[in-house]
Amino acid sequence: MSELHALFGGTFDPIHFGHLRPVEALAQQTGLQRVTLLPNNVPPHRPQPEASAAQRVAMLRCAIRDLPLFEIDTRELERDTPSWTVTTLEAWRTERGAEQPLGFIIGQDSLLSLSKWHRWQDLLSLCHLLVCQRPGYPTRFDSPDMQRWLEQHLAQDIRQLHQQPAGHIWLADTPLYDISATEIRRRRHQNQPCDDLLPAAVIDYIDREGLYRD
Ligand SMILES: Nc1ncnc2c1ncn2[C@@H]1O[C@H](COP(=O)(O)OP(=O)(O)OP(=O)(O)O)[C@@H](O)[C@H]1O
Ligand SMILES: O=C(O)c1ccc[n+]([C@@H]2O[C@H](COP(=O)([O-])O)[C@@H](O)[C@H]2O)c1
Repeated sequence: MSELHALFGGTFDPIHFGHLRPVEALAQQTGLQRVTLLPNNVPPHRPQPEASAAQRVAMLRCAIRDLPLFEIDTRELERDTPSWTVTTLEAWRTERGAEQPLGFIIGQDSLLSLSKWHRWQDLLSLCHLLVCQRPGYPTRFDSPDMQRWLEQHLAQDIRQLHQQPAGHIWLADTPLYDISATEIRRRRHQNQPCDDLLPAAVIDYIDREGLYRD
């Protein structure tokens, strides 16, 4: 069986340390060698991004310049339909086969809203869900049905992520970063610094492009 690979989808408007650092810790814990950043084009369930798709990809490139763990896949930017994760995962499986162990990385906030995702019940037949902690979000579902579903699928052992292609949920013990892209955009619009929230190379790009200014 081939090596565990993971996709990390997001709007990344812009990418920040709350994306990068927990995922680096997750990779260390689970033995993940490669993470593919998957910027979305038409994000489901949220307003359109402020930066263009090309700008969001350029910011990803700046962010990962010195981080060999990461690569970028722009397939969701090539469709102008909503970026349903289940559709992207199906396309990935068509290309790479059903056997490769595949993770889809999300933060705790995304896990809690999973029951609103398009065909969410099909996700675990296509991937494992690798969940990073995020401060400010409960660790349990409100819904007893969702909590039961979570507990039924929790991986007992990291080896399950490597030995099976899909089907498990891994709640990673990742460092907490109280950072959101919303807060970065807000600070920029108010001319406040955000040096501690995202890589310097991304800030330089944002400055050059005049992004997130009124
Ligand atoms: N600080 C964080 N800690 C852990 N996970 C995070 C953090 N920020 C974002 N994520 C996760 O990264 C993925 C992509 O997030 P996204 O690009 O929407 O960033 P965001 O900061 O939440 O953006 P926004 O504030 O615009 O909603 C989601 O699965 C989200 O849960
Ligand atoms: O497929 C869905 O219905 C769905 C609903 C919400 C979010 N997602 C995906 O989850 C990832 C994080 O989304 P976001 O909006 O927090 O940036 C990104 O890859 C989205 O395309 C997917």
